[in-house]
Amino acid sequence: MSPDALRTRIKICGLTREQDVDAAVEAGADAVGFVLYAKSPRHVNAQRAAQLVQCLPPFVSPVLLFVNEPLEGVRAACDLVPNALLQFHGDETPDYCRKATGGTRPYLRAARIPLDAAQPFDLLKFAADYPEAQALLLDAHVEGYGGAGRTFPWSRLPPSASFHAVLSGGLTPANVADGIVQVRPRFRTLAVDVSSGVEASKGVKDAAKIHQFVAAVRSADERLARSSHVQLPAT
Ligand SMILES: O=C(O)c1ccccc1N[C@@H]1O[C@H](COP(=O)(O)O)[C@@H](O)[C@H]1O
Repeated sequence: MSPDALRTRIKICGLTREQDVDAAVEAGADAVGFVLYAKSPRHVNAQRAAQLVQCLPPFVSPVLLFVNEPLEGVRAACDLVPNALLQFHGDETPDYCRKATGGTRPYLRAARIPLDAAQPFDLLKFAADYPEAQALLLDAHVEGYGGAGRTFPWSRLPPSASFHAVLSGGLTPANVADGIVQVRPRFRTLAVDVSSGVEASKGVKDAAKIHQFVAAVRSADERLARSSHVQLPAT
């Protein structure tokens, strides 16, 4: 299988309203995220997330995002949204992730890449520390943990890695195609995740921006698929 022929999966995160969930689904998102972090301007509690999940059709995955949540909070949220994929976006240790997921529920672990190139960060070592993670979510290291609309230098990523990755951090309809073209070849597969870049204001999504974002992802997929076709010499 050529990873260049794959369709990039898309997560729209930080949803707080039914109409935004509907807009993400109509645009073709594969996953929608709910921020269960009380300090976020996009915070929803687990009950509200469970209500919003009712809008989803089959094959669109709900993702519950946590930042340093006590284990009981994660477990209680999982009881309310049993089909959720979990996203740990704080300082969660491998042992915490194992306990929070019972070692079986799939999860994404956010790797927060320093913006300052002088600050070391070993993504391959980070990945080795979280062998059970379904994918690493690559985000900029920002104050407040995430959702800041900041990109990190994609050049900081290793040239080759064997795990699945989700590119995030400051993606927009204008830059996501370049991100995919630059970053996808380095990973086993690549998905993308966006919050700020498709908002009208914090916690309120803009349906037109969501559609533009999805269209930009599809254009990158087409570019990669075209470039992976073998050129036969003219006879
Ligand atoms: O959205 C938030 O408020 C948030 C708070 C704490 C941790 C993560 C958060 N969001 C996630 O951050 C990345 C990047 O978001 P953005 O596109 O740069 O706004 C993404 O995974 C969000 O889901």
